Amino acid sequence: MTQPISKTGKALHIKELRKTSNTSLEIMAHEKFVIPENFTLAQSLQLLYSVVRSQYKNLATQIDNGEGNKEPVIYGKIHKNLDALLVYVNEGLRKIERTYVLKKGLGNLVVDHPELKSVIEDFQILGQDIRISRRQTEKLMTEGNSSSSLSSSSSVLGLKTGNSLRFPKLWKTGSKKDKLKEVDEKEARINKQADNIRRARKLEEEEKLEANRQYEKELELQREKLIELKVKEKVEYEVAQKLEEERVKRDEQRKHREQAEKKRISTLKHDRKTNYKSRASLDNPSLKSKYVGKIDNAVSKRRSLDVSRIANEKTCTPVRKSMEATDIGMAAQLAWSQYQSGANQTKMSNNGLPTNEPSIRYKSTQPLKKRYDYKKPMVNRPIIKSPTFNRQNSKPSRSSSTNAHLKSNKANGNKATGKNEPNSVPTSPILVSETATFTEPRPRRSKSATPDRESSGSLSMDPKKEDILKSVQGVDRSACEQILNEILVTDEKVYWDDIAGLRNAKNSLKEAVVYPFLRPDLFKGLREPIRGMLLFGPPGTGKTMIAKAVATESNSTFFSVSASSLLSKYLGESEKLIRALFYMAKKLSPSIIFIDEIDSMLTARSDNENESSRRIKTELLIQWSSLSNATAQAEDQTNMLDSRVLVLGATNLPWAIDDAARRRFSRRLYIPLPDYETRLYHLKRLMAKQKNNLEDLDYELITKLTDGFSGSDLTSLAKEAAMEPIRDLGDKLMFADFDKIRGIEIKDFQNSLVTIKKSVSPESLQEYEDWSNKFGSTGA
Ligand SMILES: Nc1ncnc2c1ncn2[C@@H]1O[C@H](COP(=O)(O)OP(=O)(O)OP(=O)(O)O)[C@@H](O)[C@H]1O
Repeated sequence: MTQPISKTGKALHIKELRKTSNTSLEIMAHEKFVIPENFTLAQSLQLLYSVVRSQYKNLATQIDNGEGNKEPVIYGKIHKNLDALLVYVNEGLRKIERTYVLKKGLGNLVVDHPELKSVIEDFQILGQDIRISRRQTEKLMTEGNSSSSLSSSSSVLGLKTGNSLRFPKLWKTGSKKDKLKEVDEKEARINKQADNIRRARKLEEEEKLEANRQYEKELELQREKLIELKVKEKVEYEVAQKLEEERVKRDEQRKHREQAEKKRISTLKHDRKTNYKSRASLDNPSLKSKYVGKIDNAVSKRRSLDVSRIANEKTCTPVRKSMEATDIGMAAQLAWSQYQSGANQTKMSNNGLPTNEPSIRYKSTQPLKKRYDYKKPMVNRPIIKSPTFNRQNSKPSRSSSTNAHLKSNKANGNKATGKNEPNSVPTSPILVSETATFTEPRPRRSKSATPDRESSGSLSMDPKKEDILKSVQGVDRSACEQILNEILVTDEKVYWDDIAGLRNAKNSLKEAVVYPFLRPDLFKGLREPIRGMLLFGPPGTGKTMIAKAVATESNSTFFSVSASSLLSKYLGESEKLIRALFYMAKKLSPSIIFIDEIDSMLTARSDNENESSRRIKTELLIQWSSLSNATAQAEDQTNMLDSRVLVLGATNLPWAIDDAARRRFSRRLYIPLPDYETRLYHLKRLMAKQKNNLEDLDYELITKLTDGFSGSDLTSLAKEAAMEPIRDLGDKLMFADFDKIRGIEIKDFQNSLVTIKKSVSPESLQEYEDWSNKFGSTGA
């Protein structure tokens, strides 16, 4: 391979060649194309093309710049240089043909080397450009000279100069001087080819541009789609997030609703309980005013509950389901009061005057709500009445009339309890008649219950009592009179709520006494009320209290007897009294015979027992049995009502009771020591009306410290603690202002715990437990 050679014969590098191309055009005419060493065919062609193209561009610029100048000499030079450029190309191509041994020549190069097609086409286009420029210079020279020397195309081409350049086939055009026409035709053909190439290239470029545009368009579309997708995704994500937030919100709302609903239900339950408690406390003047407001609310709530109960009766709503013994108790009491008011109306016959028949007179109580369809039973009961005793005062109406009315009742009730005002004492829960005349208060019940001769005397003044006594048959009349004086008359009313704990015992008594006495029509046959109930347990646990509560709550005639009141030193007297007791109980039924310390009357019979006590026991058992017989024989309702008598016994020594007596107590309820909750409740009740600085924690501490204490032990402890603030005053006590006495504190209880101890030993407790397991059931 030869190096490009400069004018001086030195080899030139490509850069230099490029430099050369910018130098004088005349130099170009003498130079020859040199193929650099190691150049490939394509590289050599590229090099030649770039050199020629650069030279041509210079010349073309000179033509453009010289236009308008019309200097024929300049155009002649340019024309000459263009010719030299053609010769240079021609020579260069021939050299390449030789160097790379292209036997078929450059014309067929594309066939063997299709990759070189583009370069070949470049040469063809460049050749055409040079030729066009040559013609242009010829034309310009003619215009400038007007000489004929340039008229022939051969002279224009400069071929006349003997410059016999031999072009390869491609460049042959214009190489024959004498065949100008042919040359022109050939040139035209070649030009046509070049035009085709140009068009093809243009087309190709346009296609490429179009393809590019399409490609970019597609790219744009894809980009847009991508953006759209991303936006969609974002929107979907946001929507999902919102949905999730809403779901969480809904969940929270649902939870809140559920909690509110639970709260509402528990409030309703609580209100209902309060309602019942309040109703019960209506009878207690001292508590009445405290609960009046609550009662009204509770009553109205209760009524709304009842409406829902009635509406859902068939589906048995939770209201109905959750009816407890308290509910039934209330219903029973209600029925009783309705029955009583009905009785009153019956007694006020057509002319509005009271009849001569023994009548039942109660203040007509407005029923809270008629919940049971109860038919008034026919009752023919002898009545005892104190003219000064006003039942309206002692037992206020349960109707929700007015608070003022309740308050006035309470005031009256309080007054009535004053010991100095015997005439206004609201005495017995038993029924009274309007015609009774005695002015003395009813004899008060005491545990000793010795007959009050004075009252007995005054009772004898009562014509109704006279009537009762006159109608007495088969029993001793004076014994009956004595028994009448044993009727429980107590101004100390005890209500179920006053008794801490002992739920079972309360419910059992309601079941055994209260409901059967108030709804005898329901308690028949197998449901026949029991005839005997025994309350047993350690002392001071509330047995007597329960009996008192029964007396207060049951509207029954209450006989409270003890061994001492029945046992007489006179022979046969005791038996008479027992017979009279049961006789009167039946006559004034429904009634309860409460025998405290019953073990002393019904100890197990033995051979060495004295005769009189044996006979007393036997009489008692016989009379007791007669109660069941009376019920069994009761053919009509009147008889059945008259047989509603319960013997309620209380004892600390259940094991001492005779077997036969034990059998007659169908229910034997163990009244145990109070548990933690009961003690806490009891303490709080005791402290409720006392000025104190005790907090919940203090109550809990005291309750823990009093494990094993009975109810009465606790009461004693509280009393002792209550004394401490008074003791602190010392001699100042006489002048101390009541309001300035300090409240009871925890230290007072701690001090009293030193002196007040539990009264029941663990060993005796065990005995009760054992006996209860054997014969009883727990009342706690
Ligand atoms: N469960 C209780 N709730 C409230 N107070 C109670 C309770 N148990 C006992 N007490 C208190 O103890 C005192 C004595 O109660 P109560 O006379 O009823 O006991 P008891 O079991 O009958 O005793 P005893 O067997 O010695 O006759 C009551 O006046 C009362 O203050």
